[in-house]
Amino acid sequence: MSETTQDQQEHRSGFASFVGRPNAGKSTLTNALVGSKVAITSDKPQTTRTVVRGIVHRPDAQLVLVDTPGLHRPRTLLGERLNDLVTSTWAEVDVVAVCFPSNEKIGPGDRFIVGELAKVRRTTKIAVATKTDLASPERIGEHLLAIQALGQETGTDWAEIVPVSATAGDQVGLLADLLVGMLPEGPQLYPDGELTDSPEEVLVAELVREAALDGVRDELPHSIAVVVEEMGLREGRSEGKPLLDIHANLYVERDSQKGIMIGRKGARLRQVGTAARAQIEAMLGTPVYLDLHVKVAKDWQRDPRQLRKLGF
Ligand SMILES: Nc1nc2c(ncn2[C@@H]2O[C@H](COP(=O)(O)OP(=O)(O)OP(=O)(O)O)[C@@H](O)[C@H]2O)c(=O)[nH]1
Repeated sequence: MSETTQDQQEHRSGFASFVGRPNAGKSTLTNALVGSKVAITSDKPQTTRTVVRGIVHRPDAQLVLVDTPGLHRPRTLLGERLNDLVTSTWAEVDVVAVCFPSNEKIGPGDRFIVGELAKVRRTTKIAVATKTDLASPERIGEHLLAIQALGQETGTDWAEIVPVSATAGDQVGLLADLLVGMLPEGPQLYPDGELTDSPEEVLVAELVREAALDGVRDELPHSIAVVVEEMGLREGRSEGKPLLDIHANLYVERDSQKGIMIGRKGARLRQVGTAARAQIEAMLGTPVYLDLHVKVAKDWQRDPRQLRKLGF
């Protein structure tokens, strides 16, 4: 990468998501990219469906890794909703990297994921052949060809196909460079040194935003952002009857939008709250008290400071 005196302008920032079937090596790769100092794990291990983030800080870029929950063939309504959550995450990130373990053949699970991903048109897609230390060069060669063929079969245009070993540290730096190159120019999104934020809060905010999006039109959808201000189990409840208190702000850009969001005598906001609460309860498995407020953050989409505050 060339030296530049205009650091500010050359700085890139954005989001990437690793996907792949269970055991494909996504978490290990996230850890390898973020650096050995942090183990990126959910702070509540029983909630395996959470979005986990790691943040790669570099002088030239900030790369936020969003680890989406697994995509499965939906068998239940909750399964479908989770899948919707996965695909909506894919549509919002800059890059999706599909991980294919080099020591295993590509199977129906991989085909399903790539087929679904192909429907998300805008997002850049790359393929990562993981765990190359476990496969012979011949096998890796075959694997790369199979990945390419899968791309053609599903109409997926791989921007790159990269072999890596996260445990051996092989090609991890190259992968970081490639991912950074796919991000748009933009300011630092998180303070230096911040490596993760709480996955549950991100997920909860996303569910509230989805509920708020339901039925809104025109430019309003892009103007909605949600921040969970506080989240915690209510004190003094008996063990079998937990209640999770969640205080969230729903930001819009203009006063007129605030009116639409709240609705007549607060009817719309109540609907949003009820729908979001049901989703959050299904997701986290705990009864929830959701306290939702609508606030105006003038033109937040154009204001980097606001963007950061709103978690972008
Ligand atoms: N030898 C080797 N093992 C690896 C590598 N990357 C991951 N593994 C191992 O593969 C297993 C699965 O890795 P994870 O990173 O947990 O995979 P994952 O895709 O996050 O798995 P899920 O959370 O189940 O979706 C673990 O035992 C890792 O230690 C690698 O580059 N080389």
